[in-house]
Amino acid sequence: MIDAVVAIAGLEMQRGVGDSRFRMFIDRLEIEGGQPVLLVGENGSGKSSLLDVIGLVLRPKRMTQFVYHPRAGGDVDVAALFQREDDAALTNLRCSEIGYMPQTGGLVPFLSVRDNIALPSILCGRRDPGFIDQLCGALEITPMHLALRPQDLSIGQRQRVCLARAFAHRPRLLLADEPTASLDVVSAAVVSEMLLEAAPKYGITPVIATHDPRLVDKADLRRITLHAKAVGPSEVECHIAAAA
Ligand SMILES: Nc1ncnc2c1ncn2[C@@H]1O[C@H](COP(=O)(O)OP(=O)(O)OP(=O)(O)O)[C@@H](O)[C@H]1O
Repeated sequence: MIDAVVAIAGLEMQRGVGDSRFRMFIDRLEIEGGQPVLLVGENGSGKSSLLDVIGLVLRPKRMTQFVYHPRAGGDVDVAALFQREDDAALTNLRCSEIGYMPQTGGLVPFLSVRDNIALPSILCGRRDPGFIDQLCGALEITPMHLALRPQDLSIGQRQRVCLARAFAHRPRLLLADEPTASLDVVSAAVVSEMLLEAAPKYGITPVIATHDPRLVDKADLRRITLHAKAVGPSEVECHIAAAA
């Protein structure tokens, strides 16, 4: 039996308005716990959009099934939460089960790097300074970096801070959007390894949107390949048939 973290069926989402639209249709998608998943596909094929759907950032237009299975047990009917616009429950689920490393930005400019990393774990009541120290050591985020504001770091340093923040509350699912895009070769190797070891080491299942050959070329990883096609002068669609 598949130990699914999230199961989606019959979902449609849309970005853009009027004539200029991107639409994604998910027939069936299950993310199995403990197995890293790669999202691959050309620019604009919908990888970030799919992460936003799984990460409860984008509200789908319709869905027949959208269920989360939290680590503590029980099912959370996300479709029902969206239907009754239960933002508090959606926020709780996002905070406790999901770590999100966006492609750009996302750090709070008026908090120190240390407080940025700690914030999600404080919000969901899983404060663990020892674990944060361990993450910072692995990602070479130094005590000097921790005292600075995000805007005082380089883009690559910020990207490592975003990854530490996404890990710090030990979410069940870690969504990483181009996690190695701004990193030098050594840092990219460290980050890739951390993500691939997240499941066996910490019980965190990573879903990674990437073009990085270091990850894409790994034959043994589960991958979902996205294809987008134009269906009108300014309308693009992506269909995900059955990915489990
Ligand atoms: N905020 C937005 N509003 C409207 N349309 C958007 C928005 N973000 C992305 N899109 C559109 O959605 C489509 C999918 O974009 P998305 O960023 O999900 O693709 P991607 O595969 O992650 O691309 P890349 O590899 O370049 O990061 C594109 O056609 C894009 O123009």
